[in-house]
Amino acid sequence: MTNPIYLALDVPRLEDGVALAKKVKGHVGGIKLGLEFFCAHGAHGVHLIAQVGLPIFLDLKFYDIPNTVAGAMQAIHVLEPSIVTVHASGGRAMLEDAKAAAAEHTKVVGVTMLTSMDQRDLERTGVEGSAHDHVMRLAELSKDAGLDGIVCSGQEIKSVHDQWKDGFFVVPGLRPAGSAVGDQKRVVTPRQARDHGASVLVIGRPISRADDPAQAARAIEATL
Ligand SMILES: O=c1ccn([C@@H]2O[C@H](COP(=O)(O)O)[C@@H](O)[C@H]2O)c(=O)[nH]1
Repeated sequence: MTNPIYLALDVPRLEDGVALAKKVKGHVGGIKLGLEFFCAHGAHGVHLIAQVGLPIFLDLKFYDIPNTVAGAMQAIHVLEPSIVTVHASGGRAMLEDAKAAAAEHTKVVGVTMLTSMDQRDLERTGVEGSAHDHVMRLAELSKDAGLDGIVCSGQEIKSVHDQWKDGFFVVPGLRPAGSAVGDQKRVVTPRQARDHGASVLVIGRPISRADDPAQAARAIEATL
């Protein structure tokens, strides 16, 4: 079995990011670089992390008009990401154009509802109905638009997987039993997410803030 864990490398200093990626190499399946990393270190930083030799997941959560998103997607071909995120709520045309503009080997996944949000947060954005139904709607839209899969929490993954058998599902908001939840609200354990159909398990602080990140990654993998 390939290691499904992608380490979220949310660290401000590039040297620390490279050191951390080297430490966990061999204990995770890939590295996820998000907004914090990309805004601070750009394409140069991505190239440096890629040199460590793990697949790169660019979690840039594109959300704009179709033409702009397609241009951004083309601009990152050179970074050769294995996975890229777009916001599923950007609409069908945006999702279709994002997928059409992506490199052939890059999986494009739609972010449905951030794992840091709960039902009340969703209501405050003006969306009626349950978080579950909202995620299911955006999963269907992503599938119809030709995306490879979605990002959702472990609380919805089973229903999504039941409806989209060959989809590619990225699950963040994961916490090993007993670890600090922080700003995440819809949380499950890595094992629960895996059992319910997650393809990729995104894990950040429980590994990056551990005294021994490689050991923390190994311990999580052992639970899967
Ligand atoms: O809904 C989402 C989408 C993306 N993320 C990202 O995943 C990691 C999670 O980090 P932890 O430290 O394990 O909480 C982080 O980079 C987020 O930007 C998410 O959490 N939820």
